[in-house]
Amino acid sequence: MSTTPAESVSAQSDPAIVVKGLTKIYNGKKVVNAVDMSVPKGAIYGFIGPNGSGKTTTIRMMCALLTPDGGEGHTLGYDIHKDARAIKENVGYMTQKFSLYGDLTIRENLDFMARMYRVKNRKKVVDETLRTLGLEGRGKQLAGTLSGGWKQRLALAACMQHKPALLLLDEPTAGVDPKARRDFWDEIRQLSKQGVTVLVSTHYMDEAVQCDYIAYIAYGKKLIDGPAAEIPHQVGLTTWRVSGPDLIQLEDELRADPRVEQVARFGAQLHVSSTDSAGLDAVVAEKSGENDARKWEKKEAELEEVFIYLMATAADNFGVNGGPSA
Ligand SMILES: Nc1ncnc2c1ncn2[C@@H]1O[C@H](COP(=O)(O)OP(=O)(O)OP(=O)(O)O)[C@@H](O)[C@H]1O
Repeated sequence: MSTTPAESVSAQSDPAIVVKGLTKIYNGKKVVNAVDMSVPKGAIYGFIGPNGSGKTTTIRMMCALLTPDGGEGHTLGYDIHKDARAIKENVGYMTQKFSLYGDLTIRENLDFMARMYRVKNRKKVVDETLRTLGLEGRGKQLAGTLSGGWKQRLALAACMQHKPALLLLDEPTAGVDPKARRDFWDEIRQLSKQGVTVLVSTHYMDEAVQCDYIAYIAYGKKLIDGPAAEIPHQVGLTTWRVSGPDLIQLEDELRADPRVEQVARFGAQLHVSSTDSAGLDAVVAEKSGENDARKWEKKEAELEEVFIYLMATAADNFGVNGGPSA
């Protein structure tokens, strides 16, 4: 028998999503490979990983749009194998490409989505959505004529009309400019404050650092997860920050040194990182002896450096030789 949401909600500590051993096989290849994940209620949970690593496939299994080939789980207390319909009705799902119809008006799009989610009092709800978006006078405008940022805001508002407790956002701001991305995230924070759980896949560092929890997936396998503040420690990256003269030349030298895994520029500083802590300390000892005018400072790696490291160390996961998941 499937679990009812009432049973699930009665235990406040129950996660919004919990999956175990989630697996999807395409053409004999495990594109999602035994993924365990637990998304706490009310959290903003960031799902990061290179292109083709399995994020979309995982999200689609969590919202019951795809049937897993292995594993089990519950979303909002509903069984992902048995309760597909209930999950679809109670979750808001936004895909990475603008998912509405460019040749329908803004109002028609909102109305269509409200119908899909079986919203009651549709006209009233659509009017309210238009008002909240500040688009009251523009209901008859074709959605395709909106800017990228506005399209994403419209798509988000459309999938919130049935007031879901859980939002699944698959790269919702891909290709959207940084200002529009910040506005979009302000809305996500507002929704989170209202108690909505948000699972969001992203390629952007400025989005990853806004998340309360992070999971990192590569070649279909979840490699790391936990509270965002604990991720740097899990990765074990040591970072030195250096400022001062001749940073361009120093950057080239550091990049050529095998003991250094990453050099990233943050304003007038270089952040130099490696999982080989002793090796990196030795490099710094050599370099700081050469030029006293530079200031070197050892700091625990932060999520920014770790994000760059993770995304750089796994190349795109597409292709026939797509890594160790088969
Ligand atoms: N319907 C399908 N049939 C066959 N292979 C598929 C199908 N859907 C996805 N794949 C493959 O599964 C792997 C994971 O794809 P998925 O879209 O889940 O990755 P992703 O991390 O979301 O990537 P991106 O960030 O580019 O969207 C890829 O190698 C992809 O080519």
